[in-house]
Amino acid sequence: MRIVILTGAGVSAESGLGTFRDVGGVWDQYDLARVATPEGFARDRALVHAFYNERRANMRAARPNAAHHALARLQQARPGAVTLVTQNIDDLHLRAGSPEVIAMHGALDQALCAACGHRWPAPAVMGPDDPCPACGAPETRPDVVWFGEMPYHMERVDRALAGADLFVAIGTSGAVYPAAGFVAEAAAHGAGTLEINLAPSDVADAFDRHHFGPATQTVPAWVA
Ligand SMILES: CC(C)NC(=O)[C@H](Cc1c[nH]c2ccccc12)NC(=O)[C@H](CCCC/N=C(/NCCC(=O)O)S[C@H]1O[C@H](COP(=O)(O)OP(=O)(O)OC[C@H]2O[C@@H](n3cnc4c(N)ncnc43)[C@H](O)[C@@H]2O)[C@@H](O)[C@H]1O)NC(=O)OCc1ccccc1
Repeated sequence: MRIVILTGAGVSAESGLGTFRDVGGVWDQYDLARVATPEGFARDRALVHAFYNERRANMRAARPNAAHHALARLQQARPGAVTLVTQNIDDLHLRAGSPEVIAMHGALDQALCAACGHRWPAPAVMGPDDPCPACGAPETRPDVVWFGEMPYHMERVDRALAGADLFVAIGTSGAVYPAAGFVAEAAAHGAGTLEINLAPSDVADAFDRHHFGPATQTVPAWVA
């Protein structure tokens, strides 16, 4: 049984990392266009760095929860049969022991030079004039995928979806593409589909089965 799992912010909510669209979520506090687009970065780098510096500090203070640990156990129990794709830019899946995580929207703990493409571990606090350690250009940005940018590893994800027997989405609202389209892509290749979420997502109707409830309860119960 080849399983593809897609996770979103809901899997890290009980680790204290806010989701995006829930009441009081990230997009309630920040204007998406100003902090999570290339245009917003070009207009005000200091604002964008401050936004990601705060999220990086929250990530480092957070710990993986029972949902992250259950998914790591599942991957370890079935080597090579479980592909874990996350929209999250936190490192909680890896810290829970997941052997491999496809971070399609990048990683908070990674820095990227917009001039030469060099990547290096992100310092706790990044600033608009930080020079790239490779080319020296002051073009340092967080290594995350902003709206309007191409997500990472899409070929690998498409290959995994084409070969999946089961597609499972956990803790995601289905509001952002191309991730929200994965369920239809997997179903089109004959995979079974399961949504595990606090409440029905925007694409709930596309799934065969649903388990509703907090991820720290529903995910270990599903893995067991
Ligand atoms: C707003 C939306 C309409 N816009 C888009 O989708 C856009 C444009 C677009 C493209 N195609 C389209 C088609 C139609 C319409 C629009 C588009 N997409 C893009 O720009 C993407 C790039 C999008 C990536 C942007 N970067 C993020 N994150 C990184 C940065 C950062 O984090 O700052 S997106 C960000 O929001 C997304 C949604 O968040 P979720 O994780 O789902 O979180 P949310 O808060 O929304 O929901 C939480 C859920 O958890 C549940 N929950 C809460 N607590 C719990 C709990 N305790 N337990 C269980 N569940 C829980 C809740 O009920 C809820 O359902 C995630 O992907 C997340 O990474 N790039 C692109 O398309 O490039 C070209 C292309 C084209 C074709 C093929 C390839 C490329």
